[in-house]
Amino acid sequence: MAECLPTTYAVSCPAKIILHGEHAVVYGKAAIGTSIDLRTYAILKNTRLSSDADNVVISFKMPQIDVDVSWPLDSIKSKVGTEYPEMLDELKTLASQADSDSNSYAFVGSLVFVFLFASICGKTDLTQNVCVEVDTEAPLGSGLGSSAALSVCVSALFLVLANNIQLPSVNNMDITIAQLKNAMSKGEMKQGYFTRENLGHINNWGFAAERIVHGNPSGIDNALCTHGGTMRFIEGQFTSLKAFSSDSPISLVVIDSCIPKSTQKMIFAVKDKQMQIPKIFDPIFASIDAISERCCQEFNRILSENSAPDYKLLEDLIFINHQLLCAIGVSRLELDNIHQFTQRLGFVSKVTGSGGGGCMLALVTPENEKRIPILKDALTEKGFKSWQANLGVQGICYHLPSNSDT
Ligand SMILES: Nc1ncnc2c1ncn2[C@@H]1O[C@H](COP(=O)(O)OP(=O)(O)OP(=O)(O)O)[C@@H](O)[C@H]1O
Ligand SMILES: C[C@@](O)(CCO)CC(=O)[O-]
Repeated sequence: MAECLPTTYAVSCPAKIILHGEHAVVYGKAAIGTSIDLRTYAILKNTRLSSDADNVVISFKMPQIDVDVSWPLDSIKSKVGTEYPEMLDELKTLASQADSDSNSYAFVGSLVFVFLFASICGKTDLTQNVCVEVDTEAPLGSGLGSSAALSVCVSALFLVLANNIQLPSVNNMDITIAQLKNAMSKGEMKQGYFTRENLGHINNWGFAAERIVHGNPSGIDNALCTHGGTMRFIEGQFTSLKAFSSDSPISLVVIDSCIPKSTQKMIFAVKDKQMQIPKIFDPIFASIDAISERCCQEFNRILSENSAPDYKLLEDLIFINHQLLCAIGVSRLELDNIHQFTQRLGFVSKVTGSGGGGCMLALVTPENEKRIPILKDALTEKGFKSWQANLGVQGICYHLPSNSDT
């Protein structure tokens, strides 16, 4: 068997946090979200030249949850061309090789992987084995978009593999994700950026995969992981808000309740109730929409007038939004306790993302800023994790050795 130098592509994208508009955005209302500096890394390696194209193997690794699974190329390619619902059933059979429990992260992640491979690379002639490894700094299943980050990174890599996107290829960069991050910290790697058009392709495939995982998502999570920054998102369209930069006056503490939740179940639970009592739910969504729009207006005002935020207003919006999220049933006792607890320490907080568990956000103001260490210690004592996130960070990018001439 002829060996060849491994060709490696490495990409990373940020996690996201929704400030206002979660759930309502699924019903065509406005939401505001921003990217945060917890990155998901994905590396694709073409490992060896196969003299026999029938034996090409496609592998997927998510070491954080002990997933290391391989499929013969043909077993995935044979599903290509099958009509949509049947194709998905067949891909589920392949994903069950990672874990037979269809609710597990291993199964869902592998389903995303084989779906994207079959859809994007299904007609590509491949003579080399392909191995993709994914690793994330974001807590899994916590409302910070780990599933969208996985979908977006893997979409980008497969678009490159299928030659739909051309990136400088790096031969013999036989690097693991840990080595990549280490090299980045030493300044030995540089970043490259996708064109606007390619970001559009990546986002579209990321959304297609998110639809498989979450049923009826709005697309805000994949848009934030792809494009980064801060955005107002409505009905699949986004506008960038220049709200957060390194010297931004807006800062948040992210609180992870460490309570697992399922985005898909939360979206379905809200849908059920909305269908039962639309006259009650729809006005709540309209109020959340008004909160998002008022927040956008304030962010735009801060920028245009170059003035300080109206923190009282921002706190009121967060407070009211949390109550509305309680009303639609996506909070829970533990999250309400966090809401009240942070309030006693002078921080207004709300559920972020799909709720039912996962993360909350608390606004930092000039008044409470000095008490952040006290807040964090108190939250740690109660068994919660918390940190001050960098907001509005770069979307998906690719990584190359600094000394490469590309
Ligand atoms: N490095 C990784 N290791 C394991 N699983 C990962 C990794 N990156 C992403 N995932 C995927 O993250 C998913 C968790 O998704 P889930 O929708 O429950 O939460 P979330 O995306 O963090 O929350 P939300 O959708 O509310 O923002 C799993 O399906 C899992 O496959
Ligand atoms: C709950 C939700 O609004 C946000 C999840 O991060 C779902 C979605 O918009 O797809």
